[in-house]
Amino acid sequence: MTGALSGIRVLDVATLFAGPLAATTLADYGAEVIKIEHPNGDPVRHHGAQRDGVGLWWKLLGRNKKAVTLYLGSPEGQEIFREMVADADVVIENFRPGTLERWGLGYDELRKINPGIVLTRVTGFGQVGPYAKRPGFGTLAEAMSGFAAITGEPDGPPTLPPFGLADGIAALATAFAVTTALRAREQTGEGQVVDMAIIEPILTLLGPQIIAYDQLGVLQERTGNRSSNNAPRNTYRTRDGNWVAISTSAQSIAERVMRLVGRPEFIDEPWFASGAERAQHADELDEAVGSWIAARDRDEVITAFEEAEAAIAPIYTAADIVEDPQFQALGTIATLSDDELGPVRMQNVLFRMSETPGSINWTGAPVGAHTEEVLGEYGVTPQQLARLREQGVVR
Ligand SMILES: CC(C)(COP(=O)(O)OP(=O)(O)OC[C@H]1O[C@@H](n2cnc3c(N)ncnc32)[C@H](O)[C@@H]1OP(=O)(O)O)[C@@H](O)C(=O)NCCC(=O)NCCSC(=O)C(=O)O
Repeated sequence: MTGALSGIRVLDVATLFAGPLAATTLADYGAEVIKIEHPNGDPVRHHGAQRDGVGLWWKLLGRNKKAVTLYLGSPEGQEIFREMVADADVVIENFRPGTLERWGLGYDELRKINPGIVLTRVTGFGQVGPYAKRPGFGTLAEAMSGFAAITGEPDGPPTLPPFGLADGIAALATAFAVTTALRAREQTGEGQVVDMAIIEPILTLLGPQIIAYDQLGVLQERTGNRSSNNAPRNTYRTRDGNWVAISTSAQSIAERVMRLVGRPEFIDEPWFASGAERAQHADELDEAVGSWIAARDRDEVITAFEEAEAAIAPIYTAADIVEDPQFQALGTIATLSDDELGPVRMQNVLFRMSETPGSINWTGAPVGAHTEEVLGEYGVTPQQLARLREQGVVR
């Protein structure tokens, strides 16, 4: 492995999305990630689209990871796990609080084996508090963080995102938490526990809502695709049936948009001078911009906005993304070779580093593909492995 995190060994014993995606991100930048699954495999392997019985999401989430099975509910599995912890740097887990402890694998046990271990605990609600033991999903975090309350049409229900938004945000935050804890370890020589509650990172991204409530007593309301901070800001349909999105958070951009759509008189209105006041005139502004866009095809609209230096984006699907020249220039989509599927395209590493770039060395491997290799490194002989297989401890 090469990359900024090479030499860091991570045991990813988490399931589904939030914990595992954090580990994927670390693996993309060179960490050695050993994915430890229940012998039945991580349920994520059966989530979403499958091709010929092969889970496609796993190809992405499992990339760069060594796929090992180990049943931690058994004394044999716990013993092997302890040996793995001895020379690991990081454990990422997402069991409910108390589960690792039930297996004799809580932090007090692990630090005795390896004082430098960073035990990263991803849960719905955190390690303490009245909800700590509840099972958690990103959906619940989208509900409790305030996201759903402000998402949707004003006269419609609170709205959930159709993908794992809170999980994804928590995953990226977890990757940052791990690297922060590793930096701390350089200073102190000690590991620590990282307590990541999925309800929190999404709240961090929800902006000034808490301070606005604290200081002004105001609660943000649902505004559909509009914003209470600027207008025009919405999605608009083009003549050829495509959609575009516009935002005018900067005053300069708002003025350029109105000149472009042939309505410069709006700029002279006293209320046009602030985004919040423009938002109160969203009906008029949306009508002006929407009718101009509706009379033109998408490409013409985008080109005109580009020439006017006004901000716009087409509303894309995956089919558009893979063809787009900007994403192509950035290398956002990687084409990889997968043993089960042949060539596959997926999102590339998260960001570009000039000197220590990340890389995708392999895509998600079948359940237990690296069990023999990895457990062999910990002294498990082929005979012992056969016995563990019979006992259902590995697969
Ligand atoms: C995902 C959960 C709701 C699942 O809850 P439970 O089924 O009650 O499991 P527990 O946490 O108590 O963990 C014990 C179970 O872990 C499973 N398990 C998994 N891997 C192993 C290995 N390697 N060995 C042994 N057991 C394992 C096994 O089925 C255990 O059940 P037994 O055999 O019975 O002991 C919970 O783990 C949780 O709240 N996690 C934190 C939040 C989180 O990460 N949620 C998922 C994000 S995805 C998401 O948000 C979304 O899909 O939407």
